[in-house]
Amino acid sequence: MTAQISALNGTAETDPASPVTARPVIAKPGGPLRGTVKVPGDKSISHRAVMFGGLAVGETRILDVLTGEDVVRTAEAFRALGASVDMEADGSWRVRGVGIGGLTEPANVLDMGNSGTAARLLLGVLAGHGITAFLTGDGSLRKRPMNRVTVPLALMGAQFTTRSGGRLPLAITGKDEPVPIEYELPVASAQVKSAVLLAGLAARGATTVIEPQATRDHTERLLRHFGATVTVEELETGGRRITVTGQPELTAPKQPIRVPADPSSAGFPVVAALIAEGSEISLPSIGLNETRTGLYTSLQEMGADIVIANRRDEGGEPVGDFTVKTSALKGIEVPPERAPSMIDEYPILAVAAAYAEGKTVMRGIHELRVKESDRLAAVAALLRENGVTVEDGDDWMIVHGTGGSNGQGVPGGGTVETHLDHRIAMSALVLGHAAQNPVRIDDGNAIGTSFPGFIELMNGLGADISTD
Ligand SMILES: O=C(O)C1=C[C@@H](OP(=O)(O)O)[C@@H](O)[C@H](O)C1
Ligand SMILES: C=C(OP(=O)(O)O)C(=O)O
Repeated sequence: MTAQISALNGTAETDPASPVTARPVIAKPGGPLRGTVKVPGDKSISHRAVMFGGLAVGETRILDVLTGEDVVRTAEAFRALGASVDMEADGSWRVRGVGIGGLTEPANVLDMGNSGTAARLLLGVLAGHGITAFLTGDGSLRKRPMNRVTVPLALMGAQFTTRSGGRLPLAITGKDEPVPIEYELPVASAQVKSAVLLAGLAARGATTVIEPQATRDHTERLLRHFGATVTVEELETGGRRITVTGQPELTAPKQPIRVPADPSSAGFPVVAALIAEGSEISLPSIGLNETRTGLYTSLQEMGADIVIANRRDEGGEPVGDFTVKTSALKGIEVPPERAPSMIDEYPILAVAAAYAEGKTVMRGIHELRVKESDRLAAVAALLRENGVTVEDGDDWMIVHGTGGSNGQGVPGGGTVETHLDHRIAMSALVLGHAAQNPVRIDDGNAIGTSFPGFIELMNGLGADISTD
């Protein structure tokens, strides 16, 4: 763990006084992709497994944890707060928790790197501890809004001093016994929902979150797995009302938690195979939680040949094995209510749309503007830079498909600005694999936040991606 973290210190652009050297990467047009690949563990579930392990009594063992930098930041923060997190020789992680309310004041600033999930969920945890902590992040995270969590957590009694606009760095002083609240989310956000529920763990009584649209429910599932009482009521509006009973005894599960492969990360090789002529790839054990699978529903509506077999349950989450073959895609209209189930997948869907016949319309995607970059602007720029026609507005984007795969459709030849955003970086490289000309990205460092080994995995399937 320690070795891994010091290696990561070389890639995080956190300290403006010593910026990390950019690593340009190029994807050259390539042939068919073939083979079977193991996609890294789910980022959302990995963060939560480490955090809940850190809050539980006993030792939690976690298998197939994502070792991307985002999750390492969560692990580092929990160590600084008194839990122990160790990586074993076999790759599994062991977390020894301190019990709810048992975290202790960190001696230094907690650096959450590039990770919105790490920062926002941790603020929820800290709101339930009567200690003071200081949080910061990299150049991307310091631009992202934290007031979406500080507002409800302040209602529960936590105190904050933030930079202007509610941004990091910030100081939080929590409460040993926060006030239980009922909170209706102003935006569909699993991070905000989770922050309030995690603060609610320390409260006396019931804390309720009402979400207008269902968002990823890994917090609810995994908290139950650790012994908490969480009730979920489906609302007629399509939303949910979620209640956690405070001050449970969180207990480390007897069996190890196996983290499914990340359906968001899988999107990159899947789309690459769909658009590169003559491809056929297999991806085992991909997470199929219905709050996460909007990309695959959309791709199948576009005509994608994605077969999902052997559906089963692993560690409280549904998974299945994917087989993907090159497909002639057609443009679709993505229903806005699907957005929460594919919120991180619009960049790679836009790449698929660039190779489809006809236009793909995406609406209700304003949230893309507050991710690691302004993804709506970054995706539009990525495609235009490579000869694809895009229209965009405040919360919508229309991609005019070129209708051609295998070097027929997208001209390519551009250099894409990634803005410290892993998903923009990987989307651009996938676009380049099937384009007429190479596609460059200005910096590939961010890829390691969610998908360590992405370039090697793609090259193992037959791509030609290298440092430029
Ligand atoms: O809760 C989570 O693990 C996440 C929630 C989503 O963010 P929002 O809650 O901001 O939509 C998503 O974009 C992020 O990658 C992971
Ligand atoms: C938005 C993302 O993550 P986070 O909010 O955790 O930085 C993402 O992984 O696409």
